[in-house]
Amino acid sequence: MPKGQIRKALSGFYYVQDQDEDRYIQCRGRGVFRNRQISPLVGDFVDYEADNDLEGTITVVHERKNELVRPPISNIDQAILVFSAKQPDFHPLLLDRFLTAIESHFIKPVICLTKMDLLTETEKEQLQKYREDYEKIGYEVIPTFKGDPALALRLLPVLEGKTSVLAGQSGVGKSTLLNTILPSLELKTDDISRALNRGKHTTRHVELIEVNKGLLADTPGFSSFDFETIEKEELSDCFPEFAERSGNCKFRECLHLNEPKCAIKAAVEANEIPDYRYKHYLKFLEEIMTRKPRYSND
Ligand SMILES: Nc1nc2c(ncn2[C@@H]2O[C@H](COP(=O)(O)OP(=O)(O)OP(=O)(O)O)[C@@H](O)[C@H]2O)c(=O)[nH]1
Ligand SMILES: [Zn+2]
Repeated sequence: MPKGQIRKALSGFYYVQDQDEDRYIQCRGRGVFRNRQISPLVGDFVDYEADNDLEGTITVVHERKNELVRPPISNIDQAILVFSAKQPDFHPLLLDRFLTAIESHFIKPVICLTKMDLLTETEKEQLQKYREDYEKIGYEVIPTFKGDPALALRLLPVLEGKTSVLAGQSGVGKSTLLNTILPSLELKTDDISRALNRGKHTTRHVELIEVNKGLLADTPGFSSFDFETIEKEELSDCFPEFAERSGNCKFRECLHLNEPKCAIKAAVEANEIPDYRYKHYLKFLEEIMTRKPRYSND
């Protein structure tokens, strides 16, 4: 049975890139998927039956590593999280929200700080402090600006061989960032217009486009979200510097609130964990603990 990956979904068809051969097949999902409520997603690794060189039917959807609702895509390795230094101002609380949501899907975040050209020297120093904090946690931080000649050099190796999605608020410079590295991306012209336009006037669809031996989703994700799928016990796993220390808390189920001998609170007091990261953790924990219960049909 030939194998491949769904790269595009449009009007009930799935476009499968064969794993071994250079062929791109338009497939229908098998009727049985509808009955079992399995909906194939862009990013899925599948088995398919080819009717001919152009058309076929998906027969098996292989287990997903992860999946996103927005954009509807599976098996994502990393999210390039775009935040502007200014206009809109850098917003650590929002950054931590994005990071938490991304981490909860087992996706690796990479932080891009755009519009660095708009900062005064003093503001640059303030932002540098944040940059150091996030780098200390283990995140890669890439500061950049419109037309930055060094961006491609930094970003292309990050994209190489990975499946990535761009994320970030409106107006932070996601299109500009792609534009800056476009010549190096060697995208096909229609891919370019799609990646930059995001089909505001055309039918919305999601597509994975080939970039530097990797794949990039042409629709940005995570633009708004909540913590609907995170349980309170899981939250500290979304903060890597908490996760690596929580084994030292006295209680295994420690939520790092008021429990005695909490390794996280000790690290905050010793300035090993920035105060604001702990505050944001507490804020998210509160949101999770006070959210309305979800009702499901099963
Ligand atoms: N000064 C400066 N302006 C920038 C930079 N990057 C983007 N801009 C400007 O910021 C505005 C928004 O940039 P976009 O690239 O459209 O932002 P986006 O994230 O794609 O926005 P959406 O399409 O709404 O999601 C535009 O006017 C850009 O020219 C930068 O590095 N420096
Ligand atoms: Zn604790």
